[in-house]
Amino acid sequence: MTTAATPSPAGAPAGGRSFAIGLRNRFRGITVREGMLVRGPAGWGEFSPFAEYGPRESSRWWACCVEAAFEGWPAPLRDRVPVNVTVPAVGPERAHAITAAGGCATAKVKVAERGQDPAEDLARVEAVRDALGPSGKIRVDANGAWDVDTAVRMVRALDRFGLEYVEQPCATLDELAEVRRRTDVPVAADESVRRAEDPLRVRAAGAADIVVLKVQPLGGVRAALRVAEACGLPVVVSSAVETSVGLAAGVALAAALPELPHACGLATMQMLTADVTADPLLPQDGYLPVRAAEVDEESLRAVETDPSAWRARAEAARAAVTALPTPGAG
Ligand SMILES: O=C(O)CCC(=O)C1=CC=C[C@@H](O)[C@@H]1C(=O)O
Ligand SMILES: [Mg+2]
Repeated sequence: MTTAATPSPAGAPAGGRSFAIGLRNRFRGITVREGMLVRGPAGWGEFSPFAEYGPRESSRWWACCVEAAFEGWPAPLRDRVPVNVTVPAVGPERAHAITAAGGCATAKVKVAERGQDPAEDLARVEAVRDALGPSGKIRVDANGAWDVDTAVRMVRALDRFGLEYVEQPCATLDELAEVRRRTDVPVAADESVRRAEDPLRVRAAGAADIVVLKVQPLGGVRAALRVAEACGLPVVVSSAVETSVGLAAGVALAAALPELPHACGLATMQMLTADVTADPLLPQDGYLPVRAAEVDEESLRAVETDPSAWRARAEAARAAVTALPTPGAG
């Protein structure tokens, strides 16, 4: 546990404690979620960049962890945030069960999974509509996997079940803009928004109606608020499939945004097989409470790993923090 008393990233990696937690379903190609937790004067912070991220990209994730542990978050404007249930690229029966168990009025459904065919997407979304009922909202997320023609065809086909929006149907801004012109379903940008300057490019390119913001990749709650303000498009806050400690930072962002017109993708605790707190951030009646998460020693020990590799990653990320441009600037 770190005892540093100043809001500085210096020295914090030395006290970080790492974890590895299994996922209930394969997600984004991974079956285990790993990361590190840091305790500072303001509370616990999570540092969990995905394995492929190098020090420069991870430096924002580190800044988010430092904000949580050493600075704390801006005052919330609401005491709970609406969330969607997240449905991985599973078969229709499992999709139905996940949606029904989620207890949310909005579902986000993964589509365009490699190795699956369009009929599987249609069956999954149909099952989710059945489980949600007619008043529920369905968004689909293709993670940039479609080309423009496939996206237009699939969005029209899936819209038979009623879509709130399609998230990252294609990889590039030009492609997103074309899909947006050729369909009536709103487009959200997710992978196109990884750096602070990206939302402005998304908007300038006419590539999206909505931006998905994740608090760790953007460098923390304050940095993400500046990005949201500079961009001006409606925001959906999503998780990076963190423990309750990391999710609390996303909830803090959602709670501090002036407008929150859509449900957030923060109900992802159910995707993990364990948590590091005794009181996980799970939705109640489709909402997450706005609060921090306190690590429970016994829960953490059950999933704890040797921290040396994570401390080294954090140290490399910390060293790269100074190279960051100011979010929202320019
Ligand atoms: O938005 C949600 O419902 C949950 C978060 C989520 O889907 C994601 C989190 C992390 C990595 C991504 O592949 C994925 C996404 O694409 O939005
Ligand atoms: Mg996405």
